[in-house]
Amino acid sequence: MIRFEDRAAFDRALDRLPEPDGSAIEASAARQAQLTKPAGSLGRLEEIALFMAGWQGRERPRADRIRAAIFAGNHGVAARGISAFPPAVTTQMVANFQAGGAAINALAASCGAELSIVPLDLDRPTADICEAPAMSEAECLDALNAGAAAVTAGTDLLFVGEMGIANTTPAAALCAQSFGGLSPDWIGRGTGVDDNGLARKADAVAKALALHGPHCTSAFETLRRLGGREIAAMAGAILAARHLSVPMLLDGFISSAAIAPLARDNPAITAHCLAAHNSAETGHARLLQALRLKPLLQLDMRLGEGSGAAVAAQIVRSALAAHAGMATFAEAAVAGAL
Ligand SMILES: O=C(O)c1ccc[n+]([C@@H]2O[C@H](COP(=O)([O-])O)[C@@H](O)[C@H]2O)c1
Ligand SMILES: Cc1cc2nc[nH]c2cc1C
Repeated sequence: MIRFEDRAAFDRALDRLPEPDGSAIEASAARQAQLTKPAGSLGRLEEIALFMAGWQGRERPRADRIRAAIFAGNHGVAARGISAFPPAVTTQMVANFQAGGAAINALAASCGAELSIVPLDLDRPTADICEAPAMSEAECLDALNAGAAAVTAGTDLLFVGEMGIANTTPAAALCAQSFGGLSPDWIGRGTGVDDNGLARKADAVAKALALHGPHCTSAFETLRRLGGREIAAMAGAILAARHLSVPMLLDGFISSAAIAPLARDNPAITAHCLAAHNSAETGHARLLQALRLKPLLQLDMRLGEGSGAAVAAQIVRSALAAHAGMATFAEAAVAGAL
């Protein structure tokens, strides 16, 4: 298991990112070239198979052990009237996840993912990012380590998701801080906030950036000041997964925003990640471009909680089923290309 002892250990882990297994990719590509189909005809399914081969270190990658971790946190900035729902919904939805009644329960079961729910200090919201850093150094480290602890070596595919009323606001602040652009570029309606709520959100992001921007000199500090516990936990899980060579699916706007500060410091952080979908939340398309990720799906989803990743996991399963199960030209006695 990966654990970040202190902020410097996190910085080091981000600085020294392992690469995929090149020989497994080569072997997998050689097999792919022999399968009974015109070269390239399975499109992105072929890329996915090689991506999975590299991170799993196997010619025929598997999707037998899919794990999902959903992190939940509460946000001080919610008091500014920036969400269509009250903050109590975070805890209520965690109970719903635990009882099996949420979308992610149904979708994780459907793709064969083992689901873990990780509530993070829900009775203690982060500080309002317009007034103070969201978390202390110790709180941020705890959240990063809660994320890292959710990653198990040998997992074939991992996805992370989140639940946190108001978290599209810190997510927008993380994007603007990491990649620039005006705050309206990154601000959307989240759970369905009205025009007045949207204006309050733009104001909150602008205030947070003015207060913290000059101090955001590292990924850790940016997460600590502008993020939230569930956001830092996703960042910790993504970095830990990289060090355990576990391939990942990113879900929506908030889970993608969690690695924005990491990508600013080391753009290679996204190499073990597939973007599951392009969320309907404003800013997600721009964010995926900045992360240099091409979403697998565009379904106008904007739920969060890992839902888009669970649907995309079915695509990964299909890619691997074709790659592992198809006959070669020689096996099937089919003539190859002229
Ligand atoms: O995943 C997304 O792209 C997404 C887009 C909009 C909203 N959400 C979810 O809605 C909540 C945040 O929305 P809000 O309006 O409260 O900031 C949080 O629980 C997220 O899981 C998620
Ligand atoms: C009901 C509800 C479910 C959610 N799941 C993720 N974010 C959410 C936000 C709300 C409001």
